[in-house]
Amino acid sequence: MSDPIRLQSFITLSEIDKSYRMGGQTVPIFQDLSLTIEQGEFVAVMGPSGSGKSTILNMLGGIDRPDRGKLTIGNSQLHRMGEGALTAWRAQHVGIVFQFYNLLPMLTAAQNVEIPLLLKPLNARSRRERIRTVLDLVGIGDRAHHLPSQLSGGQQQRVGIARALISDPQLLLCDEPTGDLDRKSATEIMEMLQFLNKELGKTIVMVTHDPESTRYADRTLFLNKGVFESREVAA
Ligand SMILES: Nc1ncnc2c1ncn2[C@@H]1O[C@H](COP(=O)(O)OP(=O)(O)OP(=O)(O)O)[C@@H](O)[C@H]1O
Repeated sequence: MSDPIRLQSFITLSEIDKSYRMGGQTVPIFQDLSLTIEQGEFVAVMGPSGSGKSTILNMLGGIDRPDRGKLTIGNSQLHRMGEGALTAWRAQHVGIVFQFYNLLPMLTAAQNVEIPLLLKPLNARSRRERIRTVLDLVGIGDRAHHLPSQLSGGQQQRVGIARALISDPQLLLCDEPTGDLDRKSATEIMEMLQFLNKELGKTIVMVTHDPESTRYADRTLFLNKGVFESREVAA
C-alpha cells in the first residue's frame, strides 16, 4: 500500500505573509506566498537584491518565522513551533552552507566540522569517525588538521559543506555557495552539491546570483519584490 506521507511535498509554504518593522513602519516582504518543493529536488532561487531570497532561506531554516500562513517541512509544522523547538529542529534536519564559509579561524577543518556535534551525546570515537567520513566525502580528508587560512576558498567551502552534512540532514540550504569562488572552484563545488543531491538524495535550496550555477538545479525560481515570476531559464 502506498504511504500517503510520501505523496505530499517535502516543503510547503502556504499563503505566507512576512514583513519587517523598520523605524515604526511595517515593510511587507511577502504577501500570500505559496511554494512547494519535492523531496530530493534541487531548487535554485535567483532575484535582485532585496527581493526576499535570504528571508526565504531563513524561514526554511527555522531562523525566521512567517507572520501568517503555513510552513511545513517533512512532518514538521514550523509555523507552530517556538524558538527552542525550531533550534532543536534545525540542528537535526537542516545543513546551511554560507557564501563566506563562516569557519572559525582558530579551529582546524576537523574542529569546525565538529561544532554541530558538540551538543550531541556521542563518544569521542564515533565523533572522530563521522568527521573523517564527511571530510573524505567532500574530498579533503587529507586537510583535516589545516586551519582555514591554510586552505583555498574552494577547500574552505568543502569544509563548510562537511559541517552542513555532519548531522546527516535531509535538507541543505545554500546561500550563494559559489559567490566567493573562481569559476574552476565554483564548478567543483556545484558538482559536489549535485552529487549530494543525486547520489545521497539531499533536498537542496540554493540562492545564487550566478546563472552558471543554476544549470545544476532541477528548477530555477525567480523572485522579484517578494513574488515568484514564471519564466524559463536558458540553460
Ligand atoms: N531583519 C530585518 N529587518 C528589517 N528589514 C529586513 C530584515 N531582513 C531583511 N529585511 C528587508 O527585507 C527585504 C528582503 O531582504 P532579503 O535579505 O531577504 O533580500 P535578498 O533577496 O536576499 O537580498 P540580497 O541579494 O541583497 O541578499 C529587504 O528590503 C531587506 O531590507
